[in-house]
Amino acid sequence: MAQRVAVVGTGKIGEALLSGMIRAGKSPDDLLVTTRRAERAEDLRRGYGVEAVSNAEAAKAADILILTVKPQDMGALMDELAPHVPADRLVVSGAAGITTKFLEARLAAGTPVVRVMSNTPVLVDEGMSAISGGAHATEAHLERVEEIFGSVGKTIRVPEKQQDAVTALSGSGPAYFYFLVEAMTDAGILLGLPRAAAHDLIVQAAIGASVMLRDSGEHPTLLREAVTSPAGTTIAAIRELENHGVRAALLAALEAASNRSQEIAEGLS
Ligand SMILES: NC(=O)C1=CN([C@@H]2O[C@H](COP(=O)(O)OP(=O)(O)OC[C@H]3O[C@@H](n4cnc5c(N)ncnc54)[C@H](O)[C@@H]3O)[C@@H](O)[C@H]2O)C=CC1
Ligand SMILES: O=C(O)[C@@H]1CCC=N1
Repeated sequence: MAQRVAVVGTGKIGEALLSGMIRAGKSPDDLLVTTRRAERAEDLRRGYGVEAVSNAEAAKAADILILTVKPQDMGALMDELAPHVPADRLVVSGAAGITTKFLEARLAAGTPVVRVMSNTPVLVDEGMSAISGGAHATEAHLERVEEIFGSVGKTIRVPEKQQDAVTALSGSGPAYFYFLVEAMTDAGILLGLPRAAAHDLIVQAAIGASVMLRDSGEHPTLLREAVTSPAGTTIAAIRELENHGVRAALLAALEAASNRSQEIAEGLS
């Protein structure tokens, strides 16, 4: 029999995951959602044909609970949810900074917990989800989680101590690329291009570069060198990027994101 999956706290990531599971062929009858607001529940019911239930009902009815609330809401959610979760349920957390220990401490002894850091490209089946098992998660549990998140992109298993770094790289990663696109589109405006043209030019350059990174098997340095002609335009730009410390800024930025993920965990434990 198909396993019933509940998405608990269905916001942006929860909905992306829900839509991905349906695109991958999971029947809406095997999916449940929980929300804080009734209108949100109604939208999800109408949009996806899934049943919206209370957190307590989800805990009883679903085999797998995927928790996609903000880290700051996880304590309150667990107070409400945990008393209703039988120890044979698989509990999956998608929240930044929430450790498997945090959840295990609030659930019945022996409950399997898996921590996942995903990202918003799950909306277009190009997500990256890093998976770590808690103390009671078996190989079968990890495989089940890989199957769910594999339906909306790639998955990787990582030791849980690497999850803060993963959050900094792939969890927050799409935001850095959007930020670069915003900035480069403004550069196009500075150079006299219409905004729409600047946007299309830079987005297609990003897509082309991404596909080459993924499919060519070449190191990024070689791909960049292939664009960089002697005494040409690209090296003039690269010199400015180096002069402005962009490489150092990225090292510092991702370190800050990882530190913040750790702080969230410490603030909540
Ligand atoms: N947005 C992103 O790019 C990523 C987010 N994450 C993680 O995913 C989680 C969700 O993030 P978003 O989807 O961006 O947030 P969101 O705010 O869009 O979604 C969270 C949802 O949970 C609901 N909620 C909160 N407490 C609840 C409760 N007790 N019962 C039922 N529903 C409840 C809220 O009403 C909201 O709709 C966070 O923990 C975040 O760290 C992970 C990777 C990427
Ligand atoms: O900004 C955040 O905290 C979440 C976690 C990873 C991406 N967004």
